[in-house]
Order: sequence, then structure tokens, then C-alpha cells
Amino acid sequence: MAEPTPPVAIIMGSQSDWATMRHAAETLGELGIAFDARIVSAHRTPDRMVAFAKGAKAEGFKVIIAGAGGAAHLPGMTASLTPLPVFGVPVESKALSGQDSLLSIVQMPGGIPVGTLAIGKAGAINAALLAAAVLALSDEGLAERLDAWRAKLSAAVAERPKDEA
Ligand SMILES: Nc1c(C(=O)O)ncn1[C@@H]1O[C@H](COP(=O)(O)O)[C@@H](O)[C@H]1O
Repeated sequence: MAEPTPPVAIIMGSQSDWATMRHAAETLGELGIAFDARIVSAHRTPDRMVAFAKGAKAEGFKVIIAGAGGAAHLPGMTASLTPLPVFGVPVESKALSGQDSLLSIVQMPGGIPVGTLAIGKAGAINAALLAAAVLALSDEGLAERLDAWRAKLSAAVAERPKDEA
């Protein structure tokens, strides 16, 4: 029997984005959420992008995390072709430190939303946590794991700073 489609799709414009997007994958893994990671580019593989985005809901995905850098059209184009929630991660570009990625993703025209996260690693982690929060609305076990994840995060923060070694 074929494996069921995981709830989260992590898509990215290039192999070079994986160094950032793997943080989303790791965070989903820590929460026990299955995902599929794929390279899909609105620029370089437009047919693959259209096929993925148009078919994502029917394929069984619930949430899409889309990371891209530079002229980052992938999250917005994907959002225009699917009713699923799309969280965009601006990948830090070499030329403009990810400011270009951020502005390309965040400034969507009214009507087609992309939930835009921070540039780079923090954005990738938070995209996974937002995806988890959405899925947890209809999954009590996941809601408990997410609460535990956050409690662990708080517990790891010391009350007072110490001198660096
Ligand atoms: N922004 C996009 C899209 C897209 O938006 O469809 N496809 C690739 N790219 C981006 O180009 C950058 C450089 O890619 P290379 O490292 O492959 O040259 C990557 O950050 C990728 O997300």
C-alpha cells in the first residue's frame, strides 16, 4: 500500500536553500510531523511549480512551507494556485542579505496571502512551528507535543547571564 501523503510540504527554489530549510524540516521532525521536501522553482521549473501547487490539496497536503531567495516569487505564485495555507521563508541572499527575499515574499497584493516569516534560520524554524500550530487545531496529540516543545524552550533559558567561557 502507498504511504499516505504527509501533512506538510516544504518546497524551495533551489538546492542551495536546503541549508536554511532543513531547519524547518528538523523542527517538524522534533514535533513528530511528517513532511515531504521538494525543489520547486517558479523561475527554473515553472511547469513543476504549477503542477505541484495546483495538485497539493488533492495530493493530501495541509500546509505548505515555501522558502526562496532573491527574486522570491515561489511562495506567492504557489499561494495563487492553492487554497492551502502557505508560509514563506525568505532565504538569506548573498547580494542583499535576504532583504530582497523578504520584500519579494511579504508584499503580496490583497487577496492572495503568504504568511511571511523572518529571514533565514529563525524564519524556517518558525514556519514549522506555525504549520504545527495549524495542524494542532485538529490534532490533540500534536497540541500536547507543541506545548511540551515550548515549555522545554522556556526551561532552557537561564534566569541570569554568565560570563562567556
Ligand atoms: N527565488 C527563487 C525561485 C523562485 O522564486 O521560484 N527559484 C529559485 N530561486 C532562488 O534563487 C536563489 C539562488 O539559487 P542558486 O543557488 O541555485 O543559484 C535561491 O535562493 C533560490 O530560492
